[in-house]
Amino acid sequence: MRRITFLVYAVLWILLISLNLYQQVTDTKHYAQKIATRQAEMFFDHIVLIRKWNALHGGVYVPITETTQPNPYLDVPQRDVETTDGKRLTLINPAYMTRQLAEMSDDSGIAFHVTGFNPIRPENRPDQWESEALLAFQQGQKSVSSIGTINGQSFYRYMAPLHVDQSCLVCHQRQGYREGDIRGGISVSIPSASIDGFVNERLEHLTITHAIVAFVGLIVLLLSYLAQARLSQRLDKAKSRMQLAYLDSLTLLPNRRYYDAFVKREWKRALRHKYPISMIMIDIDFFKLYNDNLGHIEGDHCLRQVAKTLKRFFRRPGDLIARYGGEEFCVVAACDAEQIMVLAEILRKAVENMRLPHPASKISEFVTISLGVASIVPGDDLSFESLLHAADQALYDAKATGRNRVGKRRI
Ligand SMILES: Nc1nc2c(ncn2[C@@H]2O[C@H](COP(=O)(O)OP(=O)(O)OP(=O)(O)O)[C@@H](O)[C@H]2O)c(=O)[nH]1
Repeated sequence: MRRITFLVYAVLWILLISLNLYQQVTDTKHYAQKIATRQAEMFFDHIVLIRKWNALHGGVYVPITETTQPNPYLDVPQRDVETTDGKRLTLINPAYMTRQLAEMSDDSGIAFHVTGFNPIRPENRPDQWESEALLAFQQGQKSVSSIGTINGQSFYRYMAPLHVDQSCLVCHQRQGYREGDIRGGISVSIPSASIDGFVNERLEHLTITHAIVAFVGLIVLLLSYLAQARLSQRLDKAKSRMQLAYLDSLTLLPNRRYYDAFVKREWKRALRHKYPISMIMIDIDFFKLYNDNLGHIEGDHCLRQVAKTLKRFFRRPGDLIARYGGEEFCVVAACDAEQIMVLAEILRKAVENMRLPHPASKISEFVTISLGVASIVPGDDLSFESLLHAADQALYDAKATGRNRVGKRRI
């Protein structure tokens, strides 16, 4: 893994963890709101249930006390009665009962408020949020919930409508209501602080676990980066040792040692499958004169250029070009006599076409090569040396007959 790859992975990892944390935080806040809404819903249902019970009995009589005075807004006969033993009682209708419950529930932190568009009691007038909720009910919405502020304090707010039933009409018929109408609603407000404590605890927990996971992931990534860096360092060393052992340092062609091992292997394979194996010996013409004329450094450069040109023609795994020694190159190829002749001619032309000046050459202005070609189908009575010897002889022929040509010998 390269350093830049490691950095990209590290950044991706941090991004992934951050994304997950963000998702979890959002989910937690969303669920907190859902739980608060559910709690408010249950609270609302309880109040409605108690109101129904009250309405079912046409209200209930309770003793008149300092805190429970007769309801001035309840205009019904026998609102106040006296028992036979002189105790004074007053009728508590659902609205009055709800108001008393609302005053009592303040202590628990959860507040609720009975309200409507046109309340008999001024205290029941809706606030801004409740007015909007009432409008929403009129447009068919079943309930409204959100986070809101009351006197600067944050609350989870919930509100659902109250529908007019028979018992409501006792007091509200004179306001023009009919059974089934939306008369108003009850809003329930739960202080955010009562739930935020749990939420913050969970968020803290999430942040810590994500930080630990991110840290551990980074350490694992770093360790694997270091391990891989050490491994590739070792591989590089092994590779350069291999290269030193099998590559010629001047031309970067396989060297004589590699050539020997390759030839043994290919000879055996050709023997097994009975296919031909061919060889070309290549020698630069008048190279001594080249060196003498242009200097040894230029001679080295010429060797590298010729090697580079020849190398281009050897891509197949069964073929090899190696530096045989000095200014000699050797080709081994899995092909027959005809094919190798064609290849040898291509190589000769390729070097000639380099048009590398050779001022001391006696046959051309440019560097040229002579080539000796031989081909054989291996048999048990034949050896590789016989192929090598024939190629050598063919090279000798090429030199003797004028250079810059391909010589050929039969075995
Ligand atoms: N610059 C350089 N010269 C080398 C290297 N290896 C061998 N030589 C030279 O190659 C020359 C080979 O010369 P000869 O074998 O006499 O043959 P030639 O001059 O090429 O003549 P012909 O082969 O007959 O065309 C020698 O002068 C070697 O010193 C090398 O690695 N670098």
